Amino acid sequence: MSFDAPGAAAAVRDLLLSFGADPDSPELRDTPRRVAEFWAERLAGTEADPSLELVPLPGDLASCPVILERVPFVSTCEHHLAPFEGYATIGYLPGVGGTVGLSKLVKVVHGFANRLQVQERLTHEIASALETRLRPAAWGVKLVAIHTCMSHRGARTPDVPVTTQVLGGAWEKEPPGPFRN
Ligand SMILES: Nc1nc2c(ncn2[C@@H]2O[C@H](COP(=O)(O)OP(=O)(O)OP(=O)(O)O)[C@@H](O)[C@H]2O)c(=O)[nH]1
Ligand SMILES: [Zn+2]
Repeated sequence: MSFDAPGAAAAVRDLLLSFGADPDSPELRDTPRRVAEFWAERLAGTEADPSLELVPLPGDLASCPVILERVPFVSTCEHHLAPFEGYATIGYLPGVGGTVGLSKLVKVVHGFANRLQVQERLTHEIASALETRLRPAAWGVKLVAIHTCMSHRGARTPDVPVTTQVLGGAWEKEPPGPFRN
């Protein structure tokens, strides 16, 4: 299944009607198109394979652990279609698969975040991409996020950060500092 922009716009039009709003009013006329474009962007990682970003850099790079902290991300809770957003810590100790450019790690986080998600699956998908593409000696992914489905409705708990973490290889038993906090 691929993203159907006209179908999404038609569905938003129906949604507005179900709200008792007039989708043909000057104020709302462009809203179905805008919302369809919004979701196209937010779900762009659904059909893509974000792990393909992880192509090793050529050459003999001096190898050491690499950890990026406070990488911002926004994703979408599949239960309520509500955003959850926060920060990722992502790192690895290079192994047989070599070293990647730093920006590729950020793109992997964003790629998997651009799907309908739960935070646990998002964490595992990012970790699996590191594991399978880089065959690292160690790897780790930690996400800390606020879920608007809990802050804006329902439980109405605005300040509850949710932490999820997956560690692999040598870091499973001995995680480095950023994965211990
Ligand atoms: N484990 C997990 N749960 C999530 C995530 N995002 C949202 N949820 C939860 O998914 C659950 C869906 O529960 P339901 O009882 O089916 O839906 P609901 O009646 O709208 O639930 P409330 O939010 O409790 O009002 C809620 O408890 C959400 O807090 C996530 O990333 N991981
Ligand atoms: Zn939710």
